[in-house]
Amino acid sequence: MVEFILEAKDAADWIYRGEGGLNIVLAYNGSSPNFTGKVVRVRKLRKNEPENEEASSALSGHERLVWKEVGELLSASTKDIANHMYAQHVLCPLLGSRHVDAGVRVLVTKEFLELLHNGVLLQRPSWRVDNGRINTLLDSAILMSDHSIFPHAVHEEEVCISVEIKPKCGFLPTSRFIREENAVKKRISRFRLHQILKFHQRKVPQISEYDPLDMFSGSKGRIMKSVKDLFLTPQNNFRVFLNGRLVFGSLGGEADDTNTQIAEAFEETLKDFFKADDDSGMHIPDFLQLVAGAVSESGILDRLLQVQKLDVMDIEGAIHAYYDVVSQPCAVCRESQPAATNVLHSIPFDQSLKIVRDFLISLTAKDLSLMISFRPTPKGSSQSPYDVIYLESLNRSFDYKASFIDLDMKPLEKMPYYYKLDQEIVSCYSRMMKTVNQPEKPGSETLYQDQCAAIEDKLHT
Ligand SMILES: O=P(O)(O)O[C@@H]1[C@@H](OP(=O)(O)O)[C@H](OP(=O)(O)O)[C@H](O)[C@H](OP(=O)(O)O)[C@H]1OP(=O)(O)O
Ligand SMILES: Nc1ncnc2c1ncn2[C@@H]1O[C@H](COP(=O)(O)OP(=O)(O)OP(=O)(O)O)[C@@H](O)[C@H]1O
Ligand SMILES: [Zn+2]
Repeated sequence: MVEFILEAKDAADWIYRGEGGLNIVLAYNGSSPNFTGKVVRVRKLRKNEPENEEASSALSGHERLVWKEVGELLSASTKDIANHMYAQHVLCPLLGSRHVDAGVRVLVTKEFLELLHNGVLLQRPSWRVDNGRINTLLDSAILMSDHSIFPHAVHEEEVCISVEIKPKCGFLPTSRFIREENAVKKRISRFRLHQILKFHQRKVPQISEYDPLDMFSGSKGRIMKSVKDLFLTPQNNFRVFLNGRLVFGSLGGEADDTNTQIAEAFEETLKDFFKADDDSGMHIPDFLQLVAGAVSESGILDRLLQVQKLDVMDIEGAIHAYYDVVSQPCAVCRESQPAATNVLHSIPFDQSLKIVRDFLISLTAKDLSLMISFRPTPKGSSQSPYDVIYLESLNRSFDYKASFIDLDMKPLEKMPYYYKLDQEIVSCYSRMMKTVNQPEKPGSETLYQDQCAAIEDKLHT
C-alpha cells in the first residue's frame, strides 16, 4: 500500500473516465506529479448489496479452499484487497507483467468518496446510476496507470489515440460434458449466442456484427474484419479515446450502432490525430488498419487465449466440480443425471478445486478489456521504448503499447448463475431456431419469424 491519502480537497482533481458493473474509474486532472498520468478505480456498491458486506468480509471459506495455492490471497482482510492481490499474483504472471499494471492501493476518506459520487452523477449512464453507486464505506481505492495516454509526452502537442476492446471469449468449447442438446455451443461463439438473448431481452438494439473467433484467429484478414465489425456495432466492446477523452463509443455503457453522423464526427477527430489536411481522404480505414495491425503484430491475444482456455470443461462440466467444492448435493444431477458427469463427482477433491479455480481464472480472461494506445513515433527517435507499427497507406510509423484492464476475481458463489445463464442462452437460440423452421404463421408471428430468420442468416454469414 502506498502512503497516499486522497481527501476531500483532492476530489475536484478527478474526472469521470468510465465504469463497468463493479467499478468507477476517474482520471487525474490536477498538477501533483504523484498522480499525473494515473487513474483511480473505486468500487461500487450494487443495488440491494448490503452496505457493509464489502468492507467486512474477505474470501468465503470455500473461496479460501479454491485459492489456497495462492497464499497471498488468503491473507487479504477484505474482498477489495483480495481482488488487487488476485490481479497481481494470479493474472499478472499468466498474462505477462509487460501488459498488466495491477496498480497500488491508496487510502481514501469517506468525504473524498462522497464528493466523487456527487461529482460523477450527471456523467454516468442512468441505468448504471440505478444499479449502483460508489461505495463510500471503503477506505481504499486502486491507483493505476492511465492506459489511454503515454506516460511521458515527448512534446507538448503530442496526440495519443487509444482503443479499448472487450474481446470476450475467443474459442469454441470442445468439452465432452456439453450435452447433446447444447451442441450449438461447439459451433457458434458464446458472444454471438449471447447476442441473441440480449436482443430478445432488448438489452441491445441490434445483433452485433462482431465475432471474437475472428479477433482471436491470428489471421490478419479476419482480425481486420473483427475490428471493422466492432466499429460498426461497438456496444460495450469498443471505445476510442483521444488524449484520454472519449471520442467514439459510450462511457460506461452500450454505444449505439455507428451511423453516418457518428462516423463523420469520428472522421473529424481522426484528422487531429493524423494531422491531416481537410482534403486528404478518409482516415477511418487507416485507423482500423492501425488497430488490426497492432492486435495482429503484438500477438497479445495469443496469450490471453491460452488463459481463457483454462476452461477445459465448460460450465457444463465445472458446475459439478463446484457442488463438490461447496459440499452440496449437485443441483444439476438432481434434475437429470447425464452419465458422462458421474466421473466428475468421483474425482479427488483437489482436482475439483483445480477445475473450479481454472474456470474462474478463465472467466476473468473472458471478461477483461485490452487498451492499446498509439502516438506518431516522435521524429528522430531511433530507439522507441515502445513497439512500433508502420502504416503503409500513410507511410508513417506509430508507437503503441497494449495493456489489460479489469482483472477482477469472479465470485465462486456465482457458479450456479453462470450455469443458468448458459442454459438460458442456448434455450433462447433453440427457441429462435424452432420459430424459423415453423411453417409460416399469419400476422405478427410472421414478423417475429422473419426477424428470427434474419438473425439466423446473420449468424451464418
Ligand atoms: O456474463 P457475461 O459474458 O455477460 O459478462 C458480464 C459482462 O457482460 P457483457 O460483457 O456485456 O456480456 C458485464 O459487463 P457490463 O456490466 O454489461 O458492461 C460485466 O463485465 C460482468 O462482470 P461482473 O459481474 O461485473 O464481474 C460480466 O459477467 P461475468 O460473466 O464475467 O461475471
Ligand atoms: N487503467 C486504466 N486506464 C484508462 N482507462 C481505464 C483504466 N481502467 C479502467 N479504465 C476505463 O474505465 C472503464 C471501467 O473500468 P473497469 O472495466 O475496470 O470497470 P469494471 O466495473 O471492473 O468493469 P466490468 O463490468 O467489466 O467488471 C473501462 O471500460 C475503461 O474505459
Ligand atoms: Zn453433478
